[in-house]
Amino acid sequence: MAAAVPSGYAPPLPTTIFNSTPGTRFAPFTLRLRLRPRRAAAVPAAAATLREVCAGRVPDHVLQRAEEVGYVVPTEVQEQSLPLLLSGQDCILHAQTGSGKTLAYLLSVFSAIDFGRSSVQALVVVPTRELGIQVTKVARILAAKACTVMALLDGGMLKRQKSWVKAEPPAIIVATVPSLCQMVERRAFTLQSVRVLVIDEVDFIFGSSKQVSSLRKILTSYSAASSRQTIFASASIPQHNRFLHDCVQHKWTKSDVVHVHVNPVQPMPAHLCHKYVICTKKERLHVLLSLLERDAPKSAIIFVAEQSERSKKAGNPPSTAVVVEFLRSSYKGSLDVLLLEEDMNFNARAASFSEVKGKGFMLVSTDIASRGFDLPQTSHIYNFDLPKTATDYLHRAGRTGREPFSRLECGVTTLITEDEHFVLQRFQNELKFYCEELPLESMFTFNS
Ligand SMILES: Nc1ncnc2c1ncn2[C@@H]1O[C@H](COP(=O)(O)OP(=O)(O)OP(=O)(O)O)[C@@H](O)[C@H]1O
Repeated sequence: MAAAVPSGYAPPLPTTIFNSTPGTRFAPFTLRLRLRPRRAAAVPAAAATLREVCAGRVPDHVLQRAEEVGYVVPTEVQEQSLPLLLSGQDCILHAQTGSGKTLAYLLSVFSAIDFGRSSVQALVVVPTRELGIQVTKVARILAAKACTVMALLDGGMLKRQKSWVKAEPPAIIVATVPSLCQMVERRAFTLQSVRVLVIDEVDFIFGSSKQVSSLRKILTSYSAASSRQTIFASASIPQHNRFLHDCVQHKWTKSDVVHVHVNPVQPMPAHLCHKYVICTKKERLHVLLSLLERDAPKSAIIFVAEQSERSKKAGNPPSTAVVVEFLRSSYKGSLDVLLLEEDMNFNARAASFSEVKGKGFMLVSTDIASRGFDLPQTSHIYNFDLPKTATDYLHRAGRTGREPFSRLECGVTTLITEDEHFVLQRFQNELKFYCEELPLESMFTFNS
């Protein structure tokens, strides 16, 4: 990720707001952090409403739209971060999947822009086209035509996008890194007047070797940290203390950047129910089918590993295609079996993505669907292949149980070989969740 902090470097210490869990002892490095008692429930009895938290900062018409779509009471991360965000403070929003970070940063965007000006005033950078579509949708709902929100996402036509920018200059742009850089380098617009810069899923973008140098340009060359508010968001920011220092050292943010860390000791949402089945690779498809029959999910995402270069060269079909084909011929339930993966062309990706909206689906996907996807009807996640890291497990699992105030149990089931068991145990230790074994014998009673 970012460069090491040289010894002797002593930036003003950024603040961490740290919401602790009662009874937990903290490691020494956290001692300098300001601890705040955790509230007993996500919504305290006398919680302020979103309107009260945002009063005088966010335009009334935006708050009205927020209420109309059901955003009335702030979630925990919104409650903690909005007073800081709305005062213009640079922030790192670090909170569980599905905790409502998007609305928190969008309200900050709406509090900062001048609706009468026709220049790019806010920029939200996202890692995938699909997440961009979602964020654009929420921003457009809140804007209600009071300003233009433009999506510059991979797969768009550069020429067409350039003429749109001219015809209707956007106040807010939601963009993927390559599309944004292409437009800026071709001088379709400048980012000098950006007042708020948001980088969503920041650890993912920094972790991508293809995107990191462009991201650094967005942070330092296209506009200056001193003249804008910078907001980073993610459910996982590995080595966050180091990241905080890098933010200051590399001038990605101002020196008083604040780290808002909600539920630091429990990164995994508590209402997810984790299970695993040990089986051989050959048994996996049939075990998956049995699980689908017994769980009868409302909607599900089945995560499958990306095909390796070696397997591509050997001419093997990707595992995603194998799983889709198997389910289309064997699954007798009512859900549509859909496919989403990086290698699909953008039209096919768009078709799959629009089909998962609104009705029951069974989406077979690579990790492309693991970041930011907000499909609240997803009741079950299946890891057909074990994720590579605990962070990947966290983000995949976080695609379910996304209704902030619902405590309904949602399921995450992982299929592993005997040899992979210790890896799953490592994830459990790191993310502090319990995973129950489903005996293989119990799987096949449905198929006999
Ligand atoms: N105050 C609120 N009241 C009710 N629902 C909310 C509120 N804030 C957000 N939501 C809903 O909660 C869901 C999750 O929000 P969001 O997508 O912002 O989560 P996130 O923190 O960005 O998650 P991830 O880290 O997985 O991207 C969305 O469906 C959103 O509409």
